[in-house]
Amino acid sequence: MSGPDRARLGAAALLERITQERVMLTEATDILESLAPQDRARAQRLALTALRQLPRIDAVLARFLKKPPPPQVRAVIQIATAEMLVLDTPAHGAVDAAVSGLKADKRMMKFAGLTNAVLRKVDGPGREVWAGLKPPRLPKWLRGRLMSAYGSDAVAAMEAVFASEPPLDLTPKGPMPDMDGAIPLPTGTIRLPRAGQVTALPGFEEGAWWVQDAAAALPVRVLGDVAGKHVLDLCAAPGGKTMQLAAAGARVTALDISNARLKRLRANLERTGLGAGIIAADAFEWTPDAPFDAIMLDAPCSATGTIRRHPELPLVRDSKAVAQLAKLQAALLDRALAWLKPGGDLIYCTCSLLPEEGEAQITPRSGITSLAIDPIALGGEPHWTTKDGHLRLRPDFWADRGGMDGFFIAHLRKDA
Ligand SMILES: C[S@@+](CC[C@H](N)C(=O)[O-])C[C@H]1O[C@@H](n2cnc3c(N)ncnc32)[C@H](O)[C@@H]1O
Repeated sequence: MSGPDRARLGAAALLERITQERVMLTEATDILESLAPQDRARAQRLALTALRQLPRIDAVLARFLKKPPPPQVRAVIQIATAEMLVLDTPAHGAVDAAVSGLKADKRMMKFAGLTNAVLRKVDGPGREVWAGLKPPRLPKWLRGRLMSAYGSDAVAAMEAVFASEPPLDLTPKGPMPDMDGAIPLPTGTIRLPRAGQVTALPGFEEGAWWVQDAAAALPVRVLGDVAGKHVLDLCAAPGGKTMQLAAAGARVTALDISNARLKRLRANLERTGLGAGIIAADAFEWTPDAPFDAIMLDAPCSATGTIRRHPELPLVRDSKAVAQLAKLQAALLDRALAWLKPGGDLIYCTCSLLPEEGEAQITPRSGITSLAIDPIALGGEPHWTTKDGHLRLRPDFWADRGGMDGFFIAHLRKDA
């Protein structure tokens, strides 16, 4: 890729690919491979900013675009609009970059004039249109289910959180290096209000911490003291919970079906200097030699709790996979419970907001007790528990601090 501002052009290319091919950002970032790490981080941030507000951006553009331009041009305009209206970037910088980026591409240069005219209008009357629009709504299939589960006020609060840039959450391995603006949360997470380039933060090279949302860090903490215990991290990659368990002194066996994701787990363990036995296998084709003291089951799910970090998810996914995922979760849970020692603990969790992937999975089973989780002991709030004593974390919890991912967490114990 060539052009005057590689990060901006990279952001537009990324946005175009995600919206045209309906792929998740992680499946599209190879497009940024030729960029320097700093430009890559900026391109991703710009694309994510546009994705979080895309329906609102498109509503503004609809006023000024008589007919749809080619996808590449549209993406350049969407990125510049996000810069001006969301990030408050001075208009001349955003508009000049968009226009000169198109001029540098022979096939697209004829759209430079149109782009300039549209973006000038966005910066003028577009600002009033923008101010009158609410945060984007979730797609109907998801909105309906969340309305039934949590009510309209909660859904509106979640949509407001999904529209804003989330903070960067870090789980410390031990003492944390000094970081500008770092805020320790009562649950143990260190929160940075703005992400930036993760690999450039103090302590990255030394493996002093890893990136993990505040909600995602709680399932391991529910297990309590795991020092010396043999713990199976089933569905382990990319290893956030494996690292927490290993750092807490557990003997960890980390299993996952995906070699690509296990590669990231290995790199994470290497960077942090933590150890775990790694098994690449399908949980349905593998059986352990001996039962475990504890099992962490962070099951594959719709990931609907992570929309503020993955704003492309509502665009890319639909309801079709949910029933299949719920079946898979139930089968994994049954299988994992059989691998526990008497008296052993299992944590079942998913980063889903849908009750069928959370609350509905915890059905009465003979020989298994469901334990009530105390959110206060974890540094949390009383209303984080359900009537059955499970944790139901929502993106709009701690909204004034930047929110958290949606998560469901249950603590089960095999009778001794
Ligand atoms: C929610 S992610 C796990 C995240 C991880 N626990 C962490 O904290 O970093 C779910 C994982 O389940 C894995 N998975 C899906 N089906 C599986 C199966 N049949 N056997 C083993 N792992 C599976 C996926 O490859 C994926 O890495």
